[in-house]
Amino acid sequence: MTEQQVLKALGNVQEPDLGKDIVTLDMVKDIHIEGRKVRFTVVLTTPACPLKDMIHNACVNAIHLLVDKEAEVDVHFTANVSSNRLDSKQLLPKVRNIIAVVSGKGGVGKSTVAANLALALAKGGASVGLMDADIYGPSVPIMFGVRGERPLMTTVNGKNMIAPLEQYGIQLMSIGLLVDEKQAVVWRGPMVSTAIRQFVTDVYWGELDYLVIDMPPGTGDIHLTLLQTVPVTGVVIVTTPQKVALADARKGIAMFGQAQLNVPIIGVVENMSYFVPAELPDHTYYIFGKEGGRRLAEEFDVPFLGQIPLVQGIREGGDQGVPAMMGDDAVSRKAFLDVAGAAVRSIAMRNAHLDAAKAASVVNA
Ligand SMILES: Nc1ncnc2c1ncn2[C@@H]1O[C@H](COP(=O)(O)OP(=O)(O)OP(=O)(O)O)[C@@H](O)[C@H]1O
Repeated sequence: MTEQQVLKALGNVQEPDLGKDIVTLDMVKDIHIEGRKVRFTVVLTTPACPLKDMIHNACVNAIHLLVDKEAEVDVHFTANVSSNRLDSKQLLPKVRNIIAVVSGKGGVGKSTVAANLALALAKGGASVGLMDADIYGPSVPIMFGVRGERPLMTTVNGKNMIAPLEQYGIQLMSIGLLVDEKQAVVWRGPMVSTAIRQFVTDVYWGELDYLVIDMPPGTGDIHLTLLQTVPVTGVVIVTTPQKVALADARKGIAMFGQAQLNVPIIGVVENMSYFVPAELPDHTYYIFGKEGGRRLAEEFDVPFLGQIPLVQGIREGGDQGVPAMMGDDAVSRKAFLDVAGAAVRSIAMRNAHLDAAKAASVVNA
């Protein structure tokens, strides 16, 4: 077996999202061959890649089919999280992707989705931060069981900065950790925008694969200012399948996607999609309507990232400082892991297409 044969075989393994093979995409590294044993590393675009198992099997099959049917194939995975924020030289240059989680309507579970999305990304091995910018109802301190704690100051290159708190393996910052919760509620738009900008400039986020921002509910001026200030990779829209929530989410997509802002839509998450009672596991109730989030995504031709069921434990976990991703309900955990997987695929695809567009503009220049 030679390195050339191995590369030729792996040239048949497709990265389905990016539509090219893993050799062309330069994802195969460090090939070691010893007799009938071959070991190599595949560099993914994210550690939370949901296609890992599929790519693993495709690599093993390709070697068995095209090189040596009895070869011992050892595939390692690492990740080099892609990044394609427009201003990567300015704010937060060491944060590869910024995901703003928004909702049109309040109370649809935006904070719950943001928190569990951040934890699900970290479960996959990514370094993750969660910025609670929901100034009027900061829920991160309660959801993460850190209410009343105060972040420490740190000095970075001679500048005093706020160090995020670490909980469940992710970096956290919330307005609720800095000011009295009752105080922020009376702030007006410009103060909120300034405070959120400070979350970006005065908090030492360090190096992160993903920074998830839990945005204030609604689609108002605060959001406009914020998305013009903070260089986000894109937005995740949370809605329930209910008509009133969908109508507000629709406004949100229209606003974020409008030409002036042109913020990419990573996708739509449908929360509280259905309820399955523990004592009647064969019954599914669509309390807020059925499939509304999926239809909304189709209407705007944006990715649908998945459905989160209505589960009592999700609410209880949030209230008790143990988010569902850290709890023991496998169904809830899987729902959030699937959503995170779909989100990172959507981001990786967007980054790859922007890379291609940039390369094309260099060639055409
Ligand atoms: N899938 C779910 N199953 C059960 N309860 C949920 C689910 N999602 C959210 N909740 C609960 O619904 C309530 C509202 O959720 P959350 O605070 O995340 O919403 P929000 O959209 O961020 O609200 P706000 O607009 O006030 O910021 C919380 O009590 C939360 O625990």
